[in-house]
Amino acid sequence: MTPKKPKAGAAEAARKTRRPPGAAARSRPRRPGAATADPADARLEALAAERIAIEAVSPEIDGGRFPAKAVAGGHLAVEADIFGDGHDAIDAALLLRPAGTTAWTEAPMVLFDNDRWHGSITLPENRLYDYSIAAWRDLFASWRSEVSKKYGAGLAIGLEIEEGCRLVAKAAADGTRGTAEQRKALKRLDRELRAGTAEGDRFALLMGDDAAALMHQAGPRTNLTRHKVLQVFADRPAAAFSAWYELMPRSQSGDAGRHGTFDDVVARLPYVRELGFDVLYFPPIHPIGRTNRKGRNNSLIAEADDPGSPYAIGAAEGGHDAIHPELGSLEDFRRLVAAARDHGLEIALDFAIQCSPDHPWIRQHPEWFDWRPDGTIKFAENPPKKYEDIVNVHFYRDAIPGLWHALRDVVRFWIEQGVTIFRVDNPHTKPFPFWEWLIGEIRAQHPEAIFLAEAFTRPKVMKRLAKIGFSQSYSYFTWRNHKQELAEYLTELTREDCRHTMRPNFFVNTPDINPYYLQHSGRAGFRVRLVLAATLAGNYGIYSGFELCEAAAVPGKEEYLNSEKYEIRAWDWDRPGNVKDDVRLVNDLRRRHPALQDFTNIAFYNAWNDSILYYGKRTADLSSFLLFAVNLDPHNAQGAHFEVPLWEFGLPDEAAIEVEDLVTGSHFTWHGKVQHLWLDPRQRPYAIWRLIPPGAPR
Ligand SMILES: O=P(O)(O)O[C@H]1O[C@H](CO)[C@@H](O[C@H]2O[C@H](CO)[C@@H](O)[C@H](O)[C@H]2O)[C@H](O)[C@H]1O
Repeated sequence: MTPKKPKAGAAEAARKTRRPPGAAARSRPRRPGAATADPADARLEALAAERIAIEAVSPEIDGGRFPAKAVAGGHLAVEADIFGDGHDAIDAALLLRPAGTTAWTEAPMVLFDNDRWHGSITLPENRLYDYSIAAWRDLFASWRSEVSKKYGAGLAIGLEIEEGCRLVAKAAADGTRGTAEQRKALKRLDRELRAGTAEGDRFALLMGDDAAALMHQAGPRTNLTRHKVLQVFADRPAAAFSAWYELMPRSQSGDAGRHGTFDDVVARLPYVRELGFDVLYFPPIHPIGRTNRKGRNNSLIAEADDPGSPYAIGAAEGGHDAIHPELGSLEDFRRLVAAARDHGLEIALDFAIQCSPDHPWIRQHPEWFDWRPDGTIKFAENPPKKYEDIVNVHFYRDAIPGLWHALRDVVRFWIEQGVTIFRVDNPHTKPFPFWEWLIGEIRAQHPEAIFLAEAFTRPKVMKRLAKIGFSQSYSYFTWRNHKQELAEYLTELTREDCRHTMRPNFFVNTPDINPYYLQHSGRAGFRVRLVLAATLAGNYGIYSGFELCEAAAVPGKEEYLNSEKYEIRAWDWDRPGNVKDDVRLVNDLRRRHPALQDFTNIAFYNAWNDSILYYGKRTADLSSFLLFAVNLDPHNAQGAHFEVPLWEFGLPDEAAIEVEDLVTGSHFTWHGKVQHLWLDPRQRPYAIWRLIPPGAPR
């Protein structure tokens, strides 16, 4: 076959493009993203555009399967490794939008070290948000950096200036980014550059701050790369920072022979508030079953006047949406909720799904329960504990959707009565999909709802419950008493893989847990555990009686003797030897010092004594910086040399720093990094100091 003769003019065209005469003319380069005939070419083009890597994004929970947690009014801080090939300048932005909407708000990300970038953006509302990262090659920034180096080295930069002008011209022509105003200004700049003939004038314009700002705002984003869309749920602040007080409403009459009422609880509100708590939590307030009712001290035989365990929910009087008749009416309950609000307290209720054998649902919906071949229902247990007075529902088979809807409606019902905080009993014995669905359904209408998971179970199960939506989690704190185990546990909870999903609520005791440490520590131990709980975690709680140093136990067990779970008690709320002053102090400090309103900002410092836990909490800007030293040995005085973290303020080891003792109110100065402390449990087993940064007001 004879080769075709090149057309006239083709040789000239080939010369201009340095193409050998006769070689086929290449088709005009296509715009990226323009349709290609061959799908393989389209794939290649797409691949070729991926010049930016966005990796190791944090937070990104299980590859984006679950939303991260944050607080409305606070910030979402995101980090990622972002880099490209070669030396071009890279830029990146953090993107945010309310979930279900399309327009993104942007915040700049900045490089801080080793290709690691950081960005932060405010989460204005209590709701679910989408977030992502965009990154791109910034050709104009690259050009400026390169040309200024050449200029500095005295090299000729005529061609470079022309290249810079072309970048601006392209940006002005593109006109897809920035505001109308910025696009107009970019066109003006382009015109000025075209009009200017003097190299120096054009260079000055290109290197000016205005050009840099305009190109940043309205210039093109080359090789723009987007990370996948992730989600974050911004809770209301109480999800991350709250002090809980738990009491049994029926024990509030002051007379063990009289069942307490909601009005008795109203009378106790000033006491709870004066101690500085913000959440008042009640175990179940519903009618209690009679079948297999438990007697005092968990006995399997109840006397006629035994009130039974409040967790045995449901009787002839009603189930999960009914109120125990001796506590009062629904109207009385609403009055209590309103009165609590007037005292600055929020009521939290228990959401315990189990039913007593007398619960109306068993008759109305037998398909929601697990029947055995002999026609009986299996009793509940949380091995090794046995709960002979309750049965669990069955979540599958014919229970979908009826039971799921009924349980959701129970939560909705209590929300209608003004309650939006729920402590959920034993969530780990119910299916994960159920909780994810229920919490999602409730939050869609009530983003203010807070769910505390009472799941004392395997660590990974606890973490999964947090990931699927529980706002707070009971923790192992109750059993961590030694220096090393406390430090290790806090380190685990604040690690990257946990801090964005699980918010621990450090309860010092519960109606189910009378910790061995407290049984044997005397008053000093109560002060120790209180200070640890209130200062290590954002959320903490006490079960009433703790402030009175109540420790009487069922021998050999972590159970309270004569537990209120099975009988009505009357208490002397001014019992001598109480720790109410310590409770008031820590709750007041928590309110006044922002460093105490987070739990991820903890650092353990050196105090050379294994009985002294020494740690600090601070805000990012160091304006609130507190130090805590706690003698974990409730029986013996302990002393230690310890390090004042002067380095956190950029101070040398021999510097002086002003200190406020937050217990006594005194002010003094520490000279040098190593100091000495002495903590006698008979006087006070803890010290709390505020470091005053140099130059800051006292
Ligand atoms: O199983 P957990 O240790 O997580 O404890 C929680 O759930 C228990 C079952 O609801 C509950 O136990 C109490 O109520 C039971 C039912 O009435 C009763 O049989 C138990 O004796 C009683 O302790 C526990 O209080 C709750 O925190």
